[in-house]
Amino acid sequence: MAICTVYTAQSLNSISTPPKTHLGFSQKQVIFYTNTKRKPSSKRYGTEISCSAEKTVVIGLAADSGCGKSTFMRRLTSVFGGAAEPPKGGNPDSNTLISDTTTVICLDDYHSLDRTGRKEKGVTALDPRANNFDLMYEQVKSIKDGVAVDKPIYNHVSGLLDPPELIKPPKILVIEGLHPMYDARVRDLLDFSIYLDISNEVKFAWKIQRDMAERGHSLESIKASIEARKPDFDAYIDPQKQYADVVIEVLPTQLIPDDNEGKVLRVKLIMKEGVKYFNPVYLFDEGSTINWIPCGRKLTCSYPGIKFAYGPDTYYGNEVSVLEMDGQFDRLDELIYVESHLSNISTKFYGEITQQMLKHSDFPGSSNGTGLFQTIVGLKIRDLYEQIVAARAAAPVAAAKA
Ligand SMILES: Nc1ncnc2c1ncn2[C@@H]1O[C@H](COP(=O)(O)OP(=O)(O)OP(=O)(O)O)[C@@H](O)[C@H]1O
Ligand SMILES: O=C(CO)[C@H](O)[C@H](O)COP(=O)(O)O
Repeated sequence: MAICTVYTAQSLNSISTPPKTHLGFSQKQVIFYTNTKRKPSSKRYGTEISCSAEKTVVIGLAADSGCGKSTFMRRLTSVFGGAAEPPKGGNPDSNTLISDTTTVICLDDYHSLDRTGRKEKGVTALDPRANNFDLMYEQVKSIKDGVAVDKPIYNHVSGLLDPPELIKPPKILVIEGLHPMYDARVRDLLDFSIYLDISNEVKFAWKIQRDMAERGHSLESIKASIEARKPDFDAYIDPQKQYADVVIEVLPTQLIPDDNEGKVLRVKLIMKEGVKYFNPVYLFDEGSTINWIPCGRKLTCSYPGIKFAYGPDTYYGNEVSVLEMDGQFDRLDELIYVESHLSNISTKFYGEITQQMLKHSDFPGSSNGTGLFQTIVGLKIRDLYEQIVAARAAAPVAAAKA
């Protein structure tokens, strides 16, 4: 059974500014009995309302700005096949990406204060007071329940809140941004959560690379913007990693003493134990502690080489398994050698990780642990989704037998 909320008072087309909350509309709840397997939908006052019987699987991806969320999303959607694109015919500045299976929404769209509003109130976008968590919760819940929503858009070009866009329930909804795990109500809606933990040194190097080269910012302004965000980052963003099912931690290398170039990276994949539908990846032998230097006959390594490590640990009081890679690959096709020593990777055929990495060799991080672990997490999410769907399909049968 699905409960669909239908908005009846106002046409979407007549709204020139986004509704502050759903309360701008009059709502009525319609209960659809979905054992008929029909997908009910209706059109009211020019606003398409759709309601699906299938529950959407919701994934949360948290990270600070410029920490590789978009790159990760491109790797994830590629695992499911089909390109992810902004909604057709919609706002050209939409932050949403839609593919056959996934819809990725950016939580910046729930900023309650626009750029001027934040400046006037002296708050950053990371401050919860600049974000509408009630609306975020209501809308993510609606989508999870199979109900389309009119989601606001934060326009990064103008710094304004644009009129909303319709988001229909996909098979997989990814909510990415600063706060997917900040609000307990939103957190509880997540079927799986990921935190990209980029150390300050590395974040700085990436920001300089992008904001100086692509956005014309000066070194001083980049430094100032990182410093200005830091207190709120520490207070509101960083603590979310304790809730994540998987953390990808990116640190400077330990292979080069006192390295300050930030080109060679040490990356950790921290995987929580005991998460439903998720079995952590392991190297050689599950639960053992392993150190492995794969360089030699089957893997070409130039200075400073490559080191893998694997073993159990605790993270914020939780039992975890940690897989670590320090260094970078010279030849991506040789990654198959490393892949063949990893287990629980949820591939559908031998060499799928290597194939994905080769396919996107132009993405940032393809020669190191960031690309490798993002690809692995993408495959684990596909596996999690398939297990959830299979469990739901089996549930009525089990209930009928009981
Ligand atoms: N794994 C990586 N290795 C090296 N550089 C990277 C990596 N991931 C991201 N970067 C750098 O960081 C920049 C930002 O990456 P990306 O756009 O994926 O981040 P984002 O979190 O989506 O950013 P924003 O939220 O600001 O849009 C890239 O242009 C690139 O320079
Ligand atoms: O943290 C951010 C995105 O993750 C941005 O700083 C925030 O959304 C504000 O955007 P803009 O700088 O375009 O006004």
